[in-house]
Amino acid sequence: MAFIGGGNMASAIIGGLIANGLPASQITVVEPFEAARDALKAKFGIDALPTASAALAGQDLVVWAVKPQTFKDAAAAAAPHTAQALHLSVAAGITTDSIAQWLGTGRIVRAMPNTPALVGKGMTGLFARPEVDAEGQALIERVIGTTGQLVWVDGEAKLDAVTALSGSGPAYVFLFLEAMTQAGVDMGLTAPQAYQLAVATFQGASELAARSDEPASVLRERVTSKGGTTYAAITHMQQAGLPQTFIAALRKAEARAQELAQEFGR
Ligand SMILES: NC(=O)c1ccc[n+]([C@@H]2O[C@H](COP(=O)([O-])OP(=O)(O)OC[C@H]3O[C@@H](n4cnc5c(N)ncnc54)[C@H](O)[C@@H]3O)[C@@H](O)[C@H]2O)c1
Ligand code: PRO
Repeated sequence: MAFIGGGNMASAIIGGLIANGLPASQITVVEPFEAARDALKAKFGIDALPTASAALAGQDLVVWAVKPQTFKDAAAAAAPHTAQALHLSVAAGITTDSIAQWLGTGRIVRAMPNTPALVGKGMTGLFARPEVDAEGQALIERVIGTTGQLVWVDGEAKLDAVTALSGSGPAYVFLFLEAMTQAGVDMGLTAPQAYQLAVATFQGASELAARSDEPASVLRERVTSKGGTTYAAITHMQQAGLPQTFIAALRKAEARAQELAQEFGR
């Protein structure tokens, strides 16, 4: 298989594949930037190519891990060598119609992963065009499955929702971690203590939710004694409109994903 683009997302997927037994020698990477090629060599022992070439011919799967802004140019360089392959794109916002036009094939799966893929805890949304058969979908599941969980969506537009929720989502969690840490420091804890408390709380609460049959609202109510400390905090958040603001923020991310398709998908 081949990767076009050897940055963060490509490294997360390559790391998962190698950890699951795929020899690095079976992975071809096209990466124009020397520093990124050096990093791939140091981390995985992969000698990435600076430009697309005939080395891409004969690959079963080509993973597109370039920025939306550079996809079209990268596609123009690689397309002459990759017509036979199944294609997997992780680029935010770029539609499979655009990709099909640029590559001259409709055998495309679009994915929206997230950065916890770097530690095998990723969450990826997937959409397959009708041209992708069950065997192709199974191959994609094997590849993405090495980075964490996955979910197929039945309409491509839903990937914009996945982008807004789990694709961008780690940044929302990190923002909360920053705020909780600051609050801890303001209340007299050391920064490392406050950060540890915040990270462990997210980890623990997420694990509890994942293992529970009960909805998050019930788990929340169980922490919230009437007239107690949690009640004071949650009431303040609700009165300040935090849930509505949060929901509106995700709609902004969804709208931006739609705009990206317009800006860079032509
Ligand atoms: N980082 C995230 O949280 C995240 C999550 C989901 C999806 N994505 C998507 O993944 C894609 C890659 O993001 P990333 O964070 O890995 O970015 P990145 O900048 O780390 O990696 C992109 C790589 O592509 C290389 N590149 C540039 N031009 C190229 C070309 N013509 N041919 C081949 N390679 C080229 C760059 O040198 C760079 O190393 C983006 O489209 C992004 O929307 C990112
Ligand atoms: N990072 C990319 C962005 O912010 C896509 C989801 C996460 O556009």
